[in-house]
Amino acid sequence: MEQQRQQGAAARRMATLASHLRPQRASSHPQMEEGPLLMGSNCRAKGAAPGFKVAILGAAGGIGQPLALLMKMNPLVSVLHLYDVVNTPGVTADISHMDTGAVVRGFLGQPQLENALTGMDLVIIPAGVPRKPGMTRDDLFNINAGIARTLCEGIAKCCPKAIVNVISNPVNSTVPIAAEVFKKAGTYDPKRLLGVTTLDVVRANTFVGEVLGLDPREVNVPVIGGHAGVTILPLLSQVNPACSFTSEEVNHLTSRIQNGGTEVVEAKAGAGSATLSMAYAAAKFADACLRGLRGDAGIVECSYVASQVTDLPFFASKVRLGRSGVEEILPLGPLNEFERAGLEKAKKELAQSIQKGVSFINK
Ligand SMILES: NC(=O)c1ccc[n+]([C@@H]2O[C@H](COP(=O)([O-])OP(=O)(O)OC[C@H]3O[C@@H](n4cnc5c(N)ncnc54)[C@H](O)[C@@H]3O)[C@@H](O)[C@H]2O)c1
Ligand SMILES: O=C(O)C[C@H](O)C(=O)O
Repeated sequence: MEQQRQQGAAARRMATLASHLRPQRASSHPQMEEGPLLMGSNCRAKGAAPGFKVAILGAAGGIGQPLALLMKMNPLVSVLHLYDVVNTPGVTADISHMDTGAVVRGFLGQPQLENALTGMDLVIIPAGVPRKPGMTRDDLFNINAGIARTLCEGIAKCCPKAIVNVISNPVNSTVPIAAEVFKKAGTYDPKRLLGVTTLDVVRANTFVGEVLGLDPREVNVPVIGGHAGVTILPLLSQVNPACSFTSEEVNHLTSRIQNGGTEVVEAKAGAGSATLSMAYAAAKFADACLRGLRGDAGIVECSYVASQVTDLPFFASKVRLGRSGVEEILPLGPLNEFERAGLEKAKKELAQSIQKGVSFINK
């Protein structure tokens, strides 16, 4: 009798688990309906490892695909949702065969956005069009602002407590757009909204490492301001390990770091902008956010966030990440004359980009 009762309970637990783990069906797409993600009758239910639930919006794109691969490899991720308006069935099937812990589910098109977002701890947004040679990041505003708004409306509705990492350009405006959407929805928590500027730091570490003859993994360059042209301000006076540069080196490094994105756009000659180094940078930043959520101490990254470190409402600087997202915005530290002049230029452009984003939502 007791044995029968226990068997019944075990069967019920198994059925509940299987129904939780069953991937979302995309009724409009046969590959998603019948594809390899559905557990067949000859599959035992697989338990998701303990960890965080992460969604990538724009997962089938140039950044989205390698980022999905890297997040599938992250042991802190138990569930990975891949959302895009095209091609998620193929990307999801492909990534899902990796023998790592995260359970992968694909979501295709606007009708599936809410399912993609429900229950997520971290949402990463690389959705949107990239630059072609001759364009500025601001030239992407007209298309990407609307995409950012739609996706953030979904986040406000389905996972208002999630940490949000915004990659879509122009970041200097898309982050203020996201903030305004969340304010309108009554869900805004400035600690949970972070613009991803890690690629600027990754580039700065690499280029400084080249000049100093150091392994870039041993170099840490704070990059403040924003993520476009002169708003990208590397603090070469605060490089770790401590070092000094000639003024020629400072000019060369500052210019190369500020124009790193354009260097890639021109080399790709119309085929897009940085995708692989960006996926690496986004995965690094997402991992830092997840370690913060887990409660690890001393996690400091540069990010473009709501800030009082200057008189602008948003600014990129070193922030300490924790269980609730941005737990502390660190002071800029002492700037030299060159950096102070750069800061003034950066602030002028940033103020306009921020206002443009705010007005887009409140027009
Ligand atoms: N923050 C940074 O440092 C940084 C670095 C590189 C690129 N970017 C930006 O990231 C964005 C994406 O770049 P990419 O090279 O991956 O472009 P991409 O065109 O290769 O991919 C973008 C993806 O977004 C998808 N998409 C478009 N509209 C969508 C919507 N409404 N919902 C969901 N998905 C949607 C597209 O279908 C596509 O798969 C661009 O805006 C680019 O400028 C930012
Ligand atoms: O330069 C771009 O348009 C993409 C991105 O912002 C980058 O810095 O590589």
